[in-house]
Amino acid sequence: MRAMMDGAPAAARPPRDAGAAPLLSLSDVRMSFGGIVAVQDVGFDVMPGTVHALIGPNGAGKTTMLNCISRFYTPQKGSMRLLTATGEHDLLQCKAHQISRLGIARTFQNLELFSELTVFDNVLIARSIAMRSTLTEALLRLPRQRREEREQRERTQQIVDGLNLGAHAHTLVRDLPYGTQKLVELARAMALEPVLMLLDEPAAGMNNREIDALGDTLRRLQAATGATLLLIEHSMPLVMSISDTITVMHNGAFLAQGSPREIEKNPAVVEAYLGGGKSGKRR
Ligand SMILES: Nc1ncnc2c1ncn2[C@@H]1O[C@H](COP(=O)(O)OP(=O)(O)OP(=O)(O)O)[C@@H](O)[C@H]1O
Repeated sequence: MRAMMDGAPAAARPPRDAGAAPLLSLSDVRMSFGGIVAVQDVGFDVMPGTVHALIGPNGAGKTTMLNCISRFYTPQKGSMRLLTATGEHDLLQCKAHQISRLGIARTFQNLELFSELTVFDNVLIARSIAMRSTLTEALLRLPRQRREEREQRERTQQIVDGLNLGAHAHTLVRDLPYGTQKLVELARAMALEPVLMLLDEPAAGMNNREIDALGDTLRRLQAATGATLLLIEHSMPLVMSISDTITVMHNGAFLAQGSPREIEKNPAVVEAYLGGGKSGKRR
């Protein structure tokens, strides 16, 4: 990293946009495992309604950062705040199971789907979290519960169709190609109608044609729902084509932030990728 080699420390975080309030504001987040500091005092803002990529060579700390935001992990230090229509929320005060109620959904590097269920049922189950009927109403199948069930099924169909999964709606997930299963995971996350979607390598395992289609889908979904997307991704063509902002991490630290054009030309970023992440994984 040039800044470090020149003796000047890398900036701890990018300058804040004075004109707008961030949806997600991270400051000085530190997460270590025993002696390994996976995330070293990292901070950046994610602006509402944007596609924001978090990139960096292998071992940079990206997934750990996502796991802190979704509260799988509790960082030893730092602050993480979410500003939504319902107010400002301190994510450190939330448990993992409360995160989805704040409007944060996430997908995983490895698929977390019910492979023995259909595409439609996978999305419907995620959707059921939003159903508000009480257990008594559900058991008695009161009118409100029946109406809600019909609405949830209609909404599920819209989400499935919106991801071009209509033809597979009643196919078991296990019978679908991997790339299509990744879209089902996206559909499950969309079913929560999140304000913030955390996507961990959505293009992993996809071929170039599927990656192109995924880029179009993510952009279309973002525009249609207004949701903010924060994604970790190694496919540079995808990152460069869909991101409004890119944050780069390297060896657990914040390295740079900017538009795709700025990041592409940033010498410290080029060097981090060429000069060696821990495994030099570059796609
Ligand atoms: N649960 C854990 N226990 C111990 N060390 C961990 C744990 N999770 C991550 N690490 C270490 O923290 C560092 C950052 O890992 P992390 O998975 O966050 O990187 P990453 O940027 O997501 O990498 P990749 O692109 O390969 O997924 C690595 O050195 C990793 O070995």
